[in-house]
Amino acid sequence: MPAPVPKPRTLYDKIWDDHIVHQDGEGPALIYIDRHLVHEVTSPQAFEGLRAAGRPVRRTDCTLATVDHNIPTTVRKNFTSASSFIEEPDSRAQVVALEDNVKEFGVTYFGMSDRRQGIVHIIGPEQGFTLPGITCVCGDSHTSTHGAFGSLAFGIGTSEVEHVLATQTLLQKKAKNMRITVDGQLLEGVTSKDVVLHIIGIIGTAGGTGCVVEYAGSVFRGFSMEARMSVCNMSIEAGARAGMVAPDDVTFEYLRGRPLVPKGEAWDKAVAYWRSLKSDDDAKFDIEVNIRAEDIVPTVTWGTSPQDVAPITGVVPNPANYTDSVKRSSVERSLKYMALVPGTRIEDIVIDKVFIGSCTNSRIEDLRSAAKVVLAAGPDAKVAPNVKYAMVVPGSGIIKQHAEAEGLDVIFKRAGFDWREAGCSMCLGMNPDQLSPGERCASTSNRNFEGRQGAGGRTHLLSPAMAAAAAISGKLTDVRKYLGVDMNQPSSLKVVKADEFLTDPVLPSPEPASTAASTAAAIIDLPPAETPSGAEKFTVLKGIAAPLNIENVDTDMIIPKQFLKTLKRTGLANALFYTLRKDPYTNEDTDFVLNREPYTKAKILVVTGKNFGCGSSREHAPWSLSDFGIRSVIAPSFGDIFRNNALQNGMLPVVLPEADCRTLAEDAAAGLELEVDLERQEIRRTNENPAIPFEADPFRRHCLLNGLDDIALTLQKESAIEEFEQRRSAVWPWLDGFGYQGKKIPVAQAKARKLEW
Ligand SMILES: CC(C)[C@H](C(=O)O)[C@@H](O)C(=O)O
Ligand code: SF4
Repeated sequence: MPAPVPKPRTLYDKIWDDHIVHQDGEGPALIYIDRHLVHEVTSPQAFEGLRAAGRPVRRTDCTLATVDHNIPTTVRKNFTSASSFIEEPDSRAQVVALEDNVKEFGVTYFGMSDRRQGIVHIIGPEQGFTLPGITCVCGDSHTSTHGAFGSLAFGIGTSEVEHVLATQTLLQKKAKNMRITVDGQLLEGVTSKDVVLHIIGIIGTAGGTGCVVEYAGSVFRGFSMEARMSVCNMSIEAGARAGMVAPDDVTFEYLRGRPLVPKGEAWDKAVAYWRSLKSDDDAKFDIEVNIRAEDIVPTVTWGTSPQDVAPITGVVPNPANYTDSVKRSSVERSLKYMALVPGTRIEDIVIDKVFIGSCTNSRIEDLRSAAKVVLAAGPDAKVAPNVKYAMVVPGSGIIKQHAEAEGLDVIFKRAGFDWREAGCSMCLGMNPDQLSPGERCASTSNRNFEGRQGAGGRTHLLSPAMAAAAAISGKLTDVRKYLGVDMNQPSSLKVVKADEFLTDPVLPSPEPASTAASTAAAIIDLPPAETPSGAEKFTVLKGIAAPLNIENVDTDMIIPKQFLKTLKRTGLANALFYTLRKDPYTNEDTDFVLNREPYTKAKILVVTGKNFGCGSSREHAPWSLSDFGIRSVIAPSFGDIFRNNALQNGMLPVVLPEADCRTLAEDAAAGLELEVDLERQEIRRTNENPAIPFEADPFRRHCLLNGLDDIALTLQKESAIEEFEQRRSAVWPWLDGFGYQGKKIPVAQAKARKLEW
């Protein structure tokens, strides 16, 4: 018999296949995790879980921790300890908790006095911790950044952080393959940030839901590693689980010689393997998007979702041009929040603050490109008088040092920018760097959600070069004017209406699961119901349902940053939808649905807009819903990480077609109760109308009905994990963690150990 012809595979397929530890039938796969990055916000409850169960961190050699979100970015000259330096008590408690945890569990840590400290997604690549072909996770949605190296990198919630710390694996369902190809020649003055904003404008914030995106085409090939990282970073803003670029010589040159990359013979072996990591020529992608490089101009956002983009040459869109009512009301809502009038030229939007930083744009090339614009504006160029404050926050201590060696800090300071220490800073303002209500900011970060940079603050996303141009001119400005670009080149100055960019996503929505629950047990080896359980069971839920007519409800909206500073999973009921329930200017209760009777007692949320729970990986979102009393959310679609996090907490996200959501929302608006029955997979209505059936993933349904806990299930596969680890050490020896001295660091089993990196 002829040997079976191997199926052509995508890059994602190859990495996925190489990491399967165990899989039963069509159920989720247990995949091995090569690299785990940890920060202070999403880890305290995970370490607490380990401590309570008496479990060690399985692979301290593959785990790296730092502090970034909470820390002040003020001068650290007098720094002696985090506990004396950080003034805000909750931020201090979270940083100190991480410091205690890494000591107790023996995890390598870059603290505030270490120049290697920085934003978690900056330091992984900088140290060579991130490598091609690996699986990489972090309790942070922008873990997608690391996909720039040709790795499968994605954000997870705190329960999954605990799962990885304990088992070095995750239970995952394979995503779809999507390829975004950008071919052609970028116009002068157009950067990787413009490219990714343009992509999100086209496919929408839900365009990549359920997918891993591979970026292909001459534009990404021609990009540096830093530019590729900026693109992959924002994959999550397009709804994708992960984004990746196949590794090539650019990748290998970037990695060569970094502290944690393999050396000598191991390097050669690794590069030979890495060269095989590309999609086969005839590999099939579920979704393909093709974009012409020449169509992209410097791009900014005007609204409160990263898909609300416009070319800098454009105007603010008019809601009246939208026929779809949910879409129209979301544009109206955005414009009201952003205090913008339809038809206003984007270049006429005056700003109050500028933020250059974040895991999207705080690398050395970003700082150079911003400094170049400042220099190009003339030797005496200064931040415009109407700009109250402009700050530059390097992504890591090493980048800061590098920039200072090049004199970039002097350029910025001379022009009136503040030059800060590394951290997340005003990207989300968990530290004191925040906008005040009503302030408008030109920001190189990745999210323009309501209240993201401070309650009532207004964010316009753009590239570092565009941010520098905005700082100097005091309003959003076409950077090409400073760069001496010939504005007569084709399409440079063409006025494009933002509406042209506001197409509905061009992609088909993810297909609903086709497997009926009744047949599930036959094809999936489901765990027995008597498996140790730790989670709350979900069978039938009856109660008041609250209607919510908003699309793209992001997790910043569900629970804003100030409530992420907790060390617990509970006490978050009042934090739920805080900025919608409290007026940011007066702090009075608003008339938001959950403030009104009978919805203060809601157990179910019915959302008519798609993409509920998009954005950040904060598990605090389901925790706060659950604390409020809501254990099921019904919506046309969900952000991937939110859906996982909800399931990890015994909650049920139900996907229904938009029309059904609208019907149920009408019942909810009439104050009628609903009954969500997971066993029968239907939603019963308390009027005379028929029940509405829904699909549920068979494995997850089984776990919810029986209150099964993922970690307990995975620990039953200990021998499969051990076998995988042995094979991994033999085939990919460079994946076992090596220290700075080139020593192999032994795997921590029962006892925590101190590492000497
Ligand atoms: C704190 C963390 C959970 C969050 C994320 O997952 O993205 C943060 O980094 C953000 O950018 O909102
Ligand atoms: S998006 Fe902002 S807050 Fe989140 S990790 Fe990146 S810099 Fe930090």
